[in-house]
Amino acid sequence: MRDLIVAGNWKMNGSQQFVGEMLLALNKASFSEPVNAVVFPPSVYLHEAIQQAKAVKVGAQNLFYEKSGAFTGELSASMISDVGCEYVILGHSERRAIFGEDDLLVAKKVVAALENHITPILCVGETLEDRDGGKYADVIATQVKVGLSLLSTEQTSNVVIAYEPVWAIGTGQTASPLQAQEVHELIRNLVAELAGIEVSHNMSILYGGSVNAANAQELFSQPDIDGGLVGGASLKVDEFLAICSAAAEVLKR
Ligand SMILES: O=C[C@H](O)COP(=O)(O)O
Repeated sequence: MRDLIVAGNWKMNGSQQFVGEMLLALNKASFSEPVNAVVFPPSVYLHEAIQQAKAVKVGAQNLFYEKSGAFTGELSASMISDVGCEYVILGHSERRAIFGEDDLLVAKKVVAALENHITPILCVGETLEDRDGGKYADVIATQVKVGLSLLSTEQTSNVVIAYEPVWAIGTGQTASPLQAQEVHELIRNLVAELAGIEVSHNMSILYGGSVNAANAQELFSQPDIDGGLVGGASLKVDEFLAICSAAAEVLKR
Protein backbone atom coordinates (compact mmCIF):
# COMPACT_ATOMS: atom_id res chain seq x y z
CA MET A 1 0.00 0.00 0.00
CA ARG A 2 1.22 3.51 -0.82
CA ASP A 3 1.88 5.92 2.06
CA LEU A 4 -0.52 8.80 2.37
CA ILE A 5 1.33 12.06 2.81
CA VAL A 6 -0.14 15.31 4.09
CA ALA A 7 2.40 18.04 3.36
CA GLY A 8 1.90 21.51 4.82
CA ASN A 9 3.64 24.15 2.72
CA TRP A 10 3.85 27.26 4.88
CA LYS A 11 5.28 29.26 1.94
CA MET A 12 6.60 32.72 3.04
CA ASN A 13 4.54 32.86 6.21
CA GLY A 14 5.23 32.65 9.91
CA SER A 15 7.65 33.82 12.58
CA GLN A 16 9.67 32.20 15.37
CA GLN A 17 6.60 32.48 17.56
CA PHE A 18 4.38 30.85 14.93
CA VAL A 19 6.84 27.96 14.45
CA GLY A 20 6.97 27.35 18.21
CA GLU A 21 3.19 27.42 18.60
CA MET A 22 2.53 25.19 15.57
CA LEU A 23 5.08 22.58 16.58
CA LEU A 24 3.82 22.56 20.16
CA ALA A 25 0.28 21.92 18.95
CA LEU A 26 1.36 19.33 16.37
CA ASN A 27 3.47 17.50 18.97
CA LYS A 28 0.36 17.02 21.10
CA ALA A 29 -1.59 15.47 18.23
CA SER A 30 -1.58 11.80 17.32
CA PHE A 31 -1.15 10.79 13.71
CA SER A 32 -2.32 7.43 12.35
CA GLU A 33 0.37 5.35 10.68
CA PRO A 34 1.17 5.31 7.82
CA VAL A 35 -0.10 8.85 7.28
CA ASN A 36 3.02 10.96 7.00
CA ALA A 37 2.51 14.54 8.12
CA VAL A 38 5.26 16.87 6.95
CA VAL A 39 5.57 20.63 7.42
CA PHE A 40 7.61 22.96 5.22
CA PRO A 41 8.58 26.15 7.09
CA PRO A 42 10.54 29.00 5.50
CA SER A 43 14.22 28.01 5.38
CA VAL A 44 15.31 30.41 8.12
CA TYR A 45 13.15 28.42 10.57
CA LEU A 46 14.09 24.91 9.42
CA HIS A 47 16.62 24.25 12.15
CA GLU A 48 14.37 25.24 15.01
CA ALA A 49 11.38 23.43 13.51
CA ILE A 50 13.43 20.24 13.26
CA GLN A 51 14.64 20.65 16.85
CA GLN A 52 11.05 20.95 18.05
CA ALA A 53 9.18 18.51 15.79
CA LYS A 54 8.29 15.17 17.37
CA ALA A 55 5.15 13.95 15.61
CA VAL A 56 5.69 15.46 12.16
CA LYS A 57 8.54 15.47 9.68
CA VAL A 58 10.07 18.67 8.35
CA GLY A 59 10.98 19.55 4.79
CA ALA A 60 12.39 22.49 2.83
CA GLN A 61 10.54 24.55 0.23
CA ASN A 62 13.41 24.62 -2.26
CA LEU A 63 17.10 23.90 -2.85
CA PHE A 64 19.75 24.65 -5.46
CA TYR A 65 21.40 21.76 -7.31
CA GLU A 66 25.06 22.81 -6.97
CA LYS A 67 27.00 21.35 -4.04
CA SER A 68 28.49 24.64 -2.78
CA GLY A 69 30.02 27.88 -4.01
CA ALA A 70 29.14 31.39 -5.11
CA PHE A 71 25.35 31.11 -5.27
CA THR A 72 24.20 33.95 -3.02
CA GLY A 73 20.94 33.30 -1.27
CA GLU A 74 20.73 29.61 -2.15
CA LEU A 75 20.75 26.40 -0.07
CA SER A 76 22.33 23.15 -1.24
CA ALA A 77 20.77 19.73 -0.81
CA SER A 78 23.55 18.72 1.58
CA MET A 79 22.79 21.75 3.78
CA ILE A 80 19.11 20.97 4.15
CA SER A 81 19.99 17.32 4.73
CA ASP A 82 22.56 18.39 7.32
CA VAL A 83 19.91 20.15 9.42
CA GLY A 84 17.61 17.11 9.18
CA CYS A 85 15.16 17.76 6.33
CA GLU A 86 13.65 14.57 4.92
CA TYR A 87 11.62 16.16 2.11
CA VAL A 88 11.93 19.07 -0.30
CA ILE A 89 9.30 20.71 -2.52
CA LEU A 90 10.64 21.26 -6.05
CA GLY A 91 9.16 22.93 -9.11
CA HIS A 92 6.29 24.55 -7.24
CA SER A 93 4.29 26.71 -9.65
CA GLU A 94 5.24 29.82 -7.66
CA ARG A 95 8.94 28.99 -8.25
CA ARG A 96 8.20 28.39 -11.93
CA ALA A 97 6.07 31.52 -12.48
CA ILE A 98 7.75 34.08 -10.19
CA PHE A 99 11.36 32.87 -10.22
CA GLY A 100 11.51 31.53 -13.77
CA GLU A 101 12.35 27.91 -12.97
CA ASP A 102 12.07 25.64 -15.98
CA ASP A 103 11.68 21.88 -16.24
CA LEU A 104 15.39 21.15 -16.71
CA LEU A 105 16.42 23.23 -13.70
CA VAL A 106 13.80 21.40 -11.65
CA ALA A 107 15.12 18.05 -12.92
CA LYS A 108 18.63 18.93 -11.72
CA LYS A 109 17.26 19.83 -8.30
CA VAL A 110 15.43 16.48 -8.12
CA VAL A 111 18.76 14.70 -8.73
CA ALA A 112 20.50 16.77 -6.02
CA ALA A 113 17.77 15.93 -3.50
CA LEU A 114 17.94 12.20 -4.16
CA GLU A 115 21.74 12.15 -4.03
CA ASN A 116 21.41 13.57 -0.52
CA HIS A 117 18.70 11.11 0.57
CA ILE A 118 15.98 13.74 0.61
CA THR A 119 12.58 12.85 -0.87
CA PRO A 120 11.70 15.36 -3.60
CA ILE A 121 8.08 16.35 -4.06
CA LEU A 122 8.06 17.24 -7.76
CA CYS A 123 5.21 19.69 -8.43
CA VAL A 124 3.44 19.80 -11.77
CA GLY A 125 0.25 21.47 -12.92
CA GLU A 126 -1.39 23.48 -15.66
CA THR A 127 -2.57 27.09 -15.79
CA LEU A 128 -6.19 27.98 -16.43
CA GLU A 129 -5.22 28.93 -19.98
CA ASP A 130 -3.71 25.46 -20.52
CA ARG A 131 -6.86 23.82 -19.18
CA ASP A 132 -9.28 25.97 -21.13
CA GLY A 133 -7.20 25.43 -24.26
CA GLY A 134 -7.34 21.64 -23.80
CA LYS A 135 -3.54 21.48 -23.40
CA TYR A 136 -3.35 20.39 -19.77
CA ALA A 137 -2.45 16.76 -20.42
CA ASP A 138 0.46 17.76 -22.69
CA VAL A 139 1.73 20.39 -20.26
CA ILE A 140 1.69 17.96 -17.35
CA ALA A 141 3.25 15.16 -19.39
CA THR A 142 6.18 17.42 -20.33
CA GLN A 143 6.68 18.55 -16.72
CA VAL A 144 6.70 14.94 -15.51
CA LYS A 145 8.90 13.58 -18.32
CA VAL A 146 11.55 16.31 -18.07
CA GLY A 147 11.34 16.44 -14.28
CA LEU A 148 12.20 12.73 -14.07
CA SER A 149 14.48 12.65 -17.13
CA LEU A 150 17.82 12.62 -15.30
CA LEU A 151 16.92 9.74 -12.96
CA SER A 152 17.55 6.02 -12.92
CA THR A 153 14.56 3.75 -12.31
CA GLU A 154 15.69 3.26 -8.72
CA GLN A 155 15.91 7.01 -8.17
CA THR A 156 12.45 7.50 -9.69
CA SER A 157 11.06 5.07 -7.12
CA ASN A 158 12.00 7.56 -4.40
CA VAL A 159 10.18 10.54 -5.92
CA VAL A 160 6.79 11.90 -4.84
CA ILE A 161 4.79 13.88 -7.41
CA ALA A 162 2.30 16.61 -6.51
CA TYR A 163 -0.36 17.63 -9.02
CA GLU A 164 -1.26 21.25 -8.38
CA PRO A 165 -3.45 22.94 -10.98
CA VAL A 166 -2.28 26.56 -10.87
CA TRP A 167 -5.88 27.81 -11.08
CA ALA A 168 -6.71 25.98 -7.85
CA ILE A 169 -3.81 27.31 -5.75
CA GLY A 170 -4.93 29.80 -3.13
CA THR A 171 -8.18 30.48 -4.98
CA GLY A 172 -10.64 28.35 -3.02
CA GLN A 173 -11.49 26.73 -6.37
CA THR A 174 -10.46 23.11 -5.83
CA ALA A 175 -10.27 20.72 -8.75
CA SER A 176 -13.20 18.33 -8.51
CA PRO A 177 -12.25 14.86 -7.28
CA LEU A 178 -12.86 13.54 -10.80
CA GLN A 179 -10.76 16.23 -12.47
CA ALA A 180 -7.94 15.52 -10.04
CA GLN A 181 -8.27 11.74 -10.38
CA GLU A 182 -8.10 12.00 -14.18
CA VAL A 183 -4.76 13.80 -14.02
CA HIS A 184 -3.38 11.56 -11.25
CA GLU A 185 -4.16 8.50 -13.36
CA LEU A 186 -2.50 10.14 -16.33
CA ILE A 187 0.63 10.84 -14.24
CA ARG A 188 0.69 7.28 -12.89
CA ASN A 189 0.42 5.86 -16.41
CA LEU A 190 3.20 8.13 -17.57
CA VAL A 191 5.46 7.00 -14.72
CA ALA A 192 4.67 3.39 -15.68
CA GLU A 193 5.87 4.12 -19.23
CA LEU A 194 9.04 5.79 -17.94
CA ALA A 195 10.01 3.56 -15.03
CA GLY A 196 7.76 0.51 -15.06
CA ILE A 197 4.54 -0.61 -13.42
CA GLU A 198 6.01 -1.36 -10.02
CA VAL A 199 7.54 2.10 -9.57
CA SER A 200 4.33 3.69 -10.80
CA HIS A 201 2.15 1.57 -8.52
CA ASN A 202 4.22 2.44 -5.44
CA MET A 203 4.61 6.16 -6.14
CA SER A 204 2.71 8.58 -3.90
CA ILE A 205 0.97 11.26 -5.99
CA LEU A 206 -0.41 14.17 -3.97
CA TYR A 207 -3.07 16.69 -4.92
CA GLY A 208 -2.61 20.38 -4.11
CA GLY A 209 -4.82 23.41 -4.66
CA SER A 210 -7.28 24.72 -2.05
CA VAL A 211 -7.34 21.49 -0.05
CA ASN A 212 -9.17 22.00 3.24
CA ALA A 213 -10.82 20.01 6.01
CA ALA A 214 -14.12 19.93 4.13
CA ASN A 215 -12.88 18.56 0.80
CA ALA A 216 -9.85 16.46 1.81
CA GLN A 217 -11.60 13.15 2.40
CA GLU A 218 -13.39 13.11 -0.95
CA LEU A 219 -10.20 14.02 -2.78
CA PHE A 220 -8.07 11.46 -0.89
CA SER A 221 -10.69 8.76 -1.55
CA GLN A 222 -9.88 8.80 -5.25
CA PRO A 223 -7.86 5.73 -6.24
CA ASP A 224 -4.78 7.61 -7.48
CA ILE A 225 -4.68 10.44 -4.91
CA ASP A 226 -2.30 9.60 -2.06
CA GLY A 227 -2.61 12.71 0.08
CA GLY A 228 -2.24 16.43 -0.31
CA LEU A 229 0.14 19.34 -0.62
CA VAL A 230 -1.65 21.93 1.46
CA GLY A 231 -0.91 25.66 1.50
CA GLY A 232 -3.25 28.07 3.30
CA ALA A 233 -5.03 25.44 5.37
CA SER A 234 -1.71 24.16 6.78
CA LEU A 235 -1.23 27.47 8.62
CA LYS A 236 -4.18 26.69 10.89
CA VAL A 237 -3.36 23.83 13.20
CA ASP A 238 -6.93 22.52 13.58
CA GLU A 239 -7.49 22.58 9.83
CA PHE A 240 -4.20 20.80 9.14
CA LEU A 241 -4.95 18.14 11.75
CA ALA A 242 -8.43 17.64 10.30
CA ILE A 243 -6.88 17.08 6.86
CA CYS A 244 -4.48 14.51 8.39
CA SER A 245 -7.48 12.79 10.02
CA ALA A 246 -9.27 12.72 6.65
CA ALA A 247 -6.25 10.88 5.23
CA ALA A 248 -6.37 8.38 8.11
CA GLU A 249 -10.10 7.81 7.53
CA VAL A 250 -9.44 6.95 3.90
CA LEU A 251 -6.85 4.38 4.98
CA LYS A 252 -9.22 2.70 7.39
CA ARG A 253 -11.74 1.86 4.66
O1 LIG B 1 1.95 24.09 -1.94
C1 LIG B 1 0.74 24.23 -1.76
C2 LIG B 1 -0.13 24.67 -2.79
O2 LIG B 1 0.39 25.70 -3.55
C3 LIG B 1 -1.57 24.81 -2.43
O3 LIG B 1 -1.84 26.03 -1.79
P1 LIG B 1 -3.32 26.29 -1.24
O4 LIG B 1 -3.69 25.07 -0.41
O5 LIG B 1 -3.22 27.53 -0.43
O6 LIG B 1 -4.21 26.40 -2.43
